[in-house]
Amino acid sequence: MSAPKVYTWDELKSDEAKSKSGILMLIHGKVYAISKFLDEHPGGDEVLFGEVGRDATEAFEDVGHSDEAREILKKYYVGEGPEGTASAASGAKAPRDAAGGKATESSGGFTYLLPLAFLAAYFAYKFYSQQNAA
Ligand code: HEM
Repeated sequence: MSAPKVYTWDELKSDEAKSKSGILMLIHGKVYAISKFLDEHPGGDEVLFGEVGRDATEAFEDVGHSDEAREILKKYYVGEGPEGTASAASGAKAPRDAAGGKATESSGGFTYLLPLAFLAAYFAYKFYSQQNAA
């Protein structure tokens, strides 16, 4: 098995990549030659041409493509994207999600604990005042 071709940005932005017969798409750090798929795309060929020469990962994910769409993609795989695009694509969302997740978790945890703390304090007070009364 030979190593996959690694595409450069120049190749992805070339006139060839923008042409109907040579259109290239960069998604999740991988390059797909999708000329044969242009006419079949349920979302139309215009949106596909609009993503040539840039990282189409976000556009592709924003649509919420089905597993079937991802399966179709595999058929058109021709090589790897420019260095860094695979991690950049996944890394772009990860830090934001991680920070967002943490923020809601900590503030959510705090607001959840506060009434519980009051409740515990109330029962502790009740328990001790009852003991004193007896
Ligand atoms: C070569 C990569 C792509 C493949 C294989 C693909 C495949 C598909 C498939 C199979 C569907 C039908 C619904 C589904 O199964 O999810 C679909 C719908 C759609 N796609 Fe893509 N797609 C690709 C790239 C893109 C990109 C880059 C965009 C946006 C810039 C896009 C925009 C859309 C839209 C808007 C629909 C919804 C069409 C409708 O329901 O009216 N697609 N695509």
